[in-house]
Amino acid sequence: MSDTYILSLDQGTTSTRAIIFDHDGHIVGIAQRPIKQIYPQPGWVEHDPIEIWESVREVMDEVFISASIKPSQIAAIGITNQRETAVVWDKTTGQPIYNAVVWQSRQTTEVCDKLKQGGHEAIIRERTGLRIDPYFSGTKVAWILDHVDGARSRAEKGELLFGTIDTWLIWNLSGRLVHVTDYSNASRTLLYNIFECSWDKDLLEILDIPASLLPKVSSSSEVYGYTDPAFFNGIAVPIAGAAGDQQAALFGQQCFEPGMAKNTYGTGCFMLMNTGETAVRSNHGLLTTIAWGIDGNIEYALEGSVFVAGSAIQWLRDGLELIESAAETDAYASGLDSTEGVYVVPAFVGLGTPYWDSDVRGAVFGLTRGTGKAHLIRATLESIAYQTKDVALVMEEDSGIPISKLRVDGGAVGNEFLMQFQCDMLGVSVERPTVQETTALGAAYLAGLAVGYWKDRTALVGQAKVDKRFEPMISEQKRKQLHEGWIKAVNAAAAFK
Ligand SMILES: Nc1ncnc2c1ncn2[C@@H]1O[C@H](COP(=O)(O)OP(=O)(O)O)[C@@H](O)[C@H]1O
Ligand SMILES: O=P(O)(O)OC[C@H](O)CO
Repeated sequence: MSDTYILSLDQGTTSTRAIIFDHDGHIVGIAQRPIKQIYPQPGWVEHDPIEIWESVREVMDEVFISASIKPSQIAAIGITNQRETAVVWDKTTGQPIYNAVVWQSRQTTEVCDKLKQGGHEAIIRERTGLRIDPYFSGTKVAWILDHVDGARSRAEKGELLFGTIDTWLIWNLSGRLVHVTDYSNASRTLLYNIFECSWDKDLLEILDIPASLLPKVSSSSEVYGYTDPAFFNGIAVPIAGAAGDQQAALFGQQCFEPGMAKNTYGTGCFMLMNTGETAVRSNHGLLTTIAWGIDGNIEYALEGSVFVAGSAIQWLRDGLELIESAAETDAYASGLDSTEGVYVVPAFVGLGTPYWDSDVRGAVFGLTRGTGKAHLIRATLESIAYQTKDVALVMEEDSGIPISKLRVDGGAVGNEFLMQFQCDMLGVSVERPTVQETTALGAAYLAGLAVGYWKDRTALVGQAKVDKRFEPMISEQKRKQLHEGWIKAVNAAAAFK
């Protein structure tokens, strides 16, 4: 085992990463490429699927140089991906018929309104564990079929394929042979019955999506196929694991037992709690979703989805041009004692859990003549922690399990101010792992387990190491007072429509 490794491909919203892990779960090489964000209209977000695939090719080439190893030393590849983002392509030419419609995009609001008017909310919640919102893939596929000339008839003739990004990548990596997704990604489409574990005929009919478009749904940890030898100097490497990035992070954080939870701070923020073999239904806007399916056993999770987290920091950088890098926000925020009553509600694409309001937009409250750049920066960072607090409150209520400790990961967890403020807001320990690429690690674990690189989950336990544990430093009264201000701000933003 000492000279073999697992390659993980993490295709996220803002970048594509290839990371090589060794048998101890250590990173031995990493390569990263940014992904262009396309905003054709306000509220719409798209990606170029060809650019995504090319970025994967590039990082795969680079990572071997970074790690100084050869493709023949890769025991398996694991795939993890931004979820819900939908691609439809021609199965003969391999060309997408439209851009990838990204999870954040609101362009299917009208399709969703029609579904709601048609009274379909109950059946969708009942069978998918999700809700009617432009976030999920189903309405994006329907939208593409309705907006691209001739797409629907081509779909009916069986000429087109649909996939989330995992599917798109596996299809390309396998030399266009394997059209597959895993349970966790299927559970985000709005088309998959997470209780019966099958594509749902009624939902396909409601959204008018031909079944011929759909990939086969497989285990999150099994050999789906092999890479086209053209990509790795004639070597065919097993593609052996796949999971949506948030579920992969849950696995990478080793949240294997019911009640264990993690929060990932990337473009958005996603808190998932493992609920084991029980699919817990939510009364407060959490999603019931598949964590992973392995060897025929499905494990579920409760999820709170926050649409804007790190992307609010990108707005400070690229929109307002207040900072040059995301990392600078730490010093600005720590240099103040408080925001002096300023609240930023970064509802740029509406609000997810627990509000689920597509129409609300961003707002800033509490400005005075004394408000400066640092106050806005700090209030934006704090908004990430407040949104997470809102999710944690409903998660505890719906699961009946107190969150006694939160494991964190994702691009923004290097921000010490944010982590401490998060901890203060939750009033429980926040644990940041040594390997913060837990999403990629989770995909590597899933792939490695499938090929016997690791024997079973117990072989992974010793690998989870804590880099830093944050402990709460403010009083309950202060916590309550700050959070009440946030709730007022959210309600005021929601009233302004
Ligand atoms: N030090 C930091 N403080 C706050 N936010 C940060 C910091 N570093 C990165 N980010 C934010 O984290 C996000 C990138 O994290 P990543 O996990 O790579 O995201 P994704 O998988 O969604 O592409 C960006 O939105 C960026 O603004
Ligand atoms: O790309 P990320 O890490 O922001 O994750 C996006 C989520 O999977 C969307 O559901």
